[in-house]
Amino acid sequence: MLKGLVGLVTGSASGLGRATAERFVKEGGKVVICDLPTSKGSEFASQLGENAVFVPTDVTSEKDVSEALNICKDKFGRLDAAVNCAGIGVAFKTYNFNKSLPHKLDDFTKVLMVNTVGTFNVIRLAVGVIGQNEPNEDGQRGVVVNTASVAAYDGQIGQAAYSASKGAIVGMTLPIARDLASQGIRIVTIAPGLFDTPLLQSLPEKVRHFLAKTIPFPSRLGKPEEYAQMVECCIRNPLLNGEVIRLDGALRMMA
Ligand SMILES: CC(=O)CC(=O)SCCNC(=O)CCNC(=O)[C@H](O)C(C)(C)COP(=O)(O)OP(=O)(O)OC[C@H]1O[C@@H](n2cnc3c(N)ncnc32)[C@H](O)[C@@H]1OP(=O)(O)O
Ligand SMILES: NC(=O)C1=CN([C@@H]2O[C@H](COP(=O)(O)OP(=O)(O)OC[C@H]3O[C@@H](n4cnc5c(N)ncnc54)[C@H](O)[C@@H]3O)[C@@H](O)[C@H]2O)C=CC1
Repeated sequence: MLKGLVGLVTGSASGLGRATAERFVKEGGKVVICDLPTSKGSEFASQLGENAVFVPTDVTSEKDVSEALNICKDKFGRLDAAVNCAGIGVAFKTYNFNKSLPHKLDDFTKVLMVNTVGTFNVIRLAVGVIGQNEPNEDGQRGVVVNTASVAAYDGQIGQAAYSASKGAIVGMTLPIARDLASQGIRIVTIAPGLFDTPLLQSLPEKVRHFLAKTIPFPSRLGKPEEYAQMVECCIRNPLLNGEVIRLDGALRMMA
């Protein structure tokens, strides 16, 4: 149950974030949907009704994220959980020897900006609002949930930028848990395997098909609702903190 809780979910016009926002409302909570102005966030928020609001947000912008947090406070009065789902990927080799072409530095930087810097930007600003909550009987004020990827550990050919961006999210989890402990704010990172979302649908069919077959059990793509269920677990279990949880059916990606 997420009854009475207010969540802010980035990247929630699509895929894993969308399923998470849906779960918030279905389980009795309220949600701020943060996604790019070009996304379908507005339409989606209308479908969810009065317990959801869309704020056009680029997670890399201090101004946008601050505005989303202000709207969250004005409309719902508080923030209990910030969930980082916004993310992008590219697939380029470090050097394409057939074409004598190095990986574009702009592509590397862009992925790091959205996935790593964007995640940290949301965390650093959101915990200022979560920290204003009265602590519960356990001393807890709220929770942050991040989304890394199994590519943080077993990135494939072409995943240098994406894996680096997700490895950084894994790396920041424990120190941030330590930073926030005195305020009773927990942080947990989920490292998903392969989930059936528009992001994965953009992979070459060959890669997607091969990857799905390599998942030991269940040997299928994850459902976005299964990710949302894990977010709820992270929010509800008071002992989960400073940890990265693989959610992947025992997948270990091959080169
Ligand atoms: C989403 C999750 O979180 C979970 C996951 O991680 S799921 C796992 C995802 N796995 C992947 O994404 C695998 C990524 N890797 C790949 O798709 C491929 O290995 C690869 C595309 C990087 C290389 O494939 P390849 O068959 O060796 O081909 P290669 O000749 O090197 O390049 C293929 C294409 O990449 C592009 N490319 C390669 N290097 C490039 C560069 N430096 N700059 C721009 N484009 C480049 C080119 O457009 C090229 O296309 P064309 O052939 O049409 O010109
Ligand atoms: N689908 C999968 O198999 C896996 C996904 N992930 C991660 O899960 C997260 C969600 O991915 P999916 O739902 O699959 O992708 P998706 O592409 O369906 O959704 C991502 C959303 O993020 C938004 N977004 C992109 N850049 C943004 C920015 N600068 N500011 C705000 N929003 C932005 C997009 O508009 C989109 O709505 C990503 O971080 C991804 O790396 C990790 C492992 C596996």
